[in-house]
Amino acid sequence: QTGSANTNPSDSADDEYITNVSIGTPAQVLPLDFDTGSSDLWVFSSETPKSSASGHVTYSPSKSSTAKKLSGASWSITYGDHSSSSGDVYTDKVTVGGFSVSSQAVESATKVSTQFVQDTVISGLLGLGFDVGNTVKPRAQKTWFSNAANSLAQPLFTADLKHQQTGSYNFGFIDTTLAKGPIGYTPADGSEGYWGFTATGYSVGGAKLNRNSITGIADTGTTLLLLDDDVVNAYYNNVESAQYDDSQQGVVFDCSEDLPSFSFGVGGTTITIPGSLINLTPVSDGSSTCFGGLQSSADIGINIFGDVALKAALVVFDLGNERLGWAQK
Ligand SMILES: CC1CCN(C(=N)N)CC1
Ligand SMILES: CC1CCN(C(=N)N)CC1
Repeated sequence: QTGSANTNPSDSADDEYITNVSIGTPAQVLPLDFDTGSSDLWVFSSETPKSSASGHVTYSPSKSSTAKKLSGASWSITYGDHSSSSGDVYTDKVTVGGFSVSSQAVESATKVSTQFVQDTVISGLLGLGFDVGNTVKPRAQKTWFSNAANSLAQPLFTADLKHQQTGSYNFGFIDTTLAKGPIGYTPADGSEGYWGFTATGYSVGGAKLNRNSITGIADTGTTLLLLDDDVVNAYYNNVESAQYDDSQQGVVFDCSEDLPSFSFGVGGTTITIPGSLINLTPVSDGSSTCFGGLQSSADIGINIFGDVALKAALVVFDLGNERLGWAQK
């Protein structure tokens, strides 16, 4: 068995990617942010304060004949951007791209932080990280993919995120026609709950790859490519107008700049992010100053290959073989 779901950028800056998920009986369809950097499936619900839920699609377990309260269970999560949410837990049927898990832990939000209240294009997150990262207490719950894995044709999923176009999350199969190049595989480290891996080197503007390895995570839930300062500086030293903008909390440059590409080696292949994908968006509507898609990871303490990097590739998240596959597209 397999599943295939379309995913769409949330706005003109590809800030997030939105995927519709069916929960309960009859189906309640919620737009969720699929996040390989976390391991909770949580939703805005009938239990979310009305003022916070305004503008969001919500899940009502009381309207689902297959919903069951998971007695005594609670959850609480804080994300990299200091956003947070918490609540209680139900189990219900959850269908993604036509594949159903009959008893999935659906974490209902009784509290959400302002970032989520304001982010009305999503009704929650679907974590695609490793189960060790799940926050439900007293007993951690499995992710939707973990529950699905044994019934899928292959215990893997792929992410095909695109710039300002519809992409896909495929479950149980690899559609190699989505890629231009071969798939390079490298071991994945799931011990922290993320999809950790090591790139063997990098280069700017099509130069030969160096041998400075970069260890980080493949993260669909982070917008940017966040790397060490020495890598960030090596890149922006090639961008004449680049400067750090305190108010923007990042490197900005003239939108008219012709940005160099950024390449990294992984699994014996090379992934090249075209410069166009690194020109993310004007700092404000109509501004001629643009915000960089490559920024520093210094204050996070972990390198993150977020959507800016993922948009250049077809990425295989292979749980069965504990490996990540990257193919140029
Ligand atoms: C290490 C951090 C990466 C960003 N996050 C995420 N995608 N959920 C939070 C954890
Ligand atoms: C990984 C998550 C970070 C927090 N999010 C947000 N503020 N909209 C969603 C993605």
